[in-house]
Amino acid sequence: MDQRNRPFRSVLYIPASKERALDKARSLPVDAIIFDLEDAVAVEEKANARGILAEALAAKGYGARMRIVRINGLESDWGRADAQAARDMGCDAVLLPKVESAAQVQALAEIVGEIPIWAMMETPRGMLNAAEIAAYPRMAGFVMGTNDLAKELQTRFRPDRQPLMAGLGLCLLAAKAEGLVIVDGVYNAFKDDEGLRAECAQGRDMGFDGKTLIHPAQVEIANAAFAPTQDEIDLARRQIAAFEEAESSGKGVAVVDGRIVENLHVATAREILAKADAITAISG
Ligand SMILES: CC(C)(COP(=O)(O)OP(=O)(O)OC[C@H]1O[C@@H](n2cnc3c(N)ncnc32)[C@H](O)[C@@H]1OP(=O)(O)O)[C@@H](O)C(=O)NCCC(=O)NCCSC(=O)C[C@H](O)C(=O)O
Ligand SMILES: [Mg+2]
Repeated sequence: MDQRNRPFRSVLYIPASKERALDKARSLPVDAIIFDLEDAVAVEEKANARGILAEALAAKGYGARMRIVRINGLESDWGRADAQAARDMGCDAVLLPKVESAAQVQALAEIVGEIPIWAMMETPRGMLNAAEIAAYPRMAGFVMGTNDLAKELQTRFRPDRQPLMAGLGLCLLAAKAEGLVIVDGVYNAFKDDEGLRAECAQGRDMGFDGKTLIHPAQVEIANAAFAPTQDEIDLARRQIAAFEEAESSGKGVAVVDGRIVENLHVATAREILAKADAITAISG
């Protein structure tokens, strides 16, 4: 499926070493999966995890869910072997952690060939170089690594995420400028539904396409938060109809619910309807 026609509401990390979780994901209503060879896999399990993941992907069963493999950094003991293995696994994208420059992405591109590349954005230098990383021709998506970013910035956790806002904003600007997908960081307290709901709402308001998740219990909340609501769908339809009627009488502006509707609002309305259709398609 073309990435532009996919929803990315829920993007679930699965440690590649956990066979039970790899199997469970085949039945979870997630839009994308990040099969993790990096931080979720213990050092002594790294090589084994690669084999387990290759077998799980060969066995198929992930349906329309986008399959993204997160490798270890290329400078690590495992990164190059991970990249070579990912190239042959039948995944939809390879995710490089702690990206700080376009040159690092180029080094990965030389190993994985035509497979689309995604970048973990999670260091101060990565934030500062977000524009050049996003502009790399093979770059397809950004994933915010808010745990690593908080560590590097030495911030304290705040529910409003104020200390992370500069970095999140820089990455959003860079991703949107290049038409990339961008998904928000994880919410660590996976039993705190209210906290997750609030952080998803904030991420949706900021313009993220979805949220990365660490536990199946988080999926439903993210799917709801990043999908257009029925009110948004109804409004989009009414805006398009009103604008088309205005245009047919030679006007460039319509009014719906006391607000103006111009070309740009119609473009947004069409995007909302396209996203709703994409969600219906993947759910079916
Ligand atoms: C957080 C967990 C360690 C909790 O695991 P566990 O105690 O086993 O949870 P449950 O008993 O509640 O699990 C219930 C069932 O769900 C399956 N499960 C659990 N997690 C997942 C998952 N992520 N994907 C698929 N399935 C999952 C269990 O197998 C149980 O199944 P069953 O027995 O059949 O009922 C655990 O959830 C976990 O390991 N989560 C992933 C952690 C992870 O990937 N971390 C790394 C990514 S976060 C990160 O690095 C972000 C970034 O880089 C940054 O810097 O911010
Ligand atoms: Mg990280």
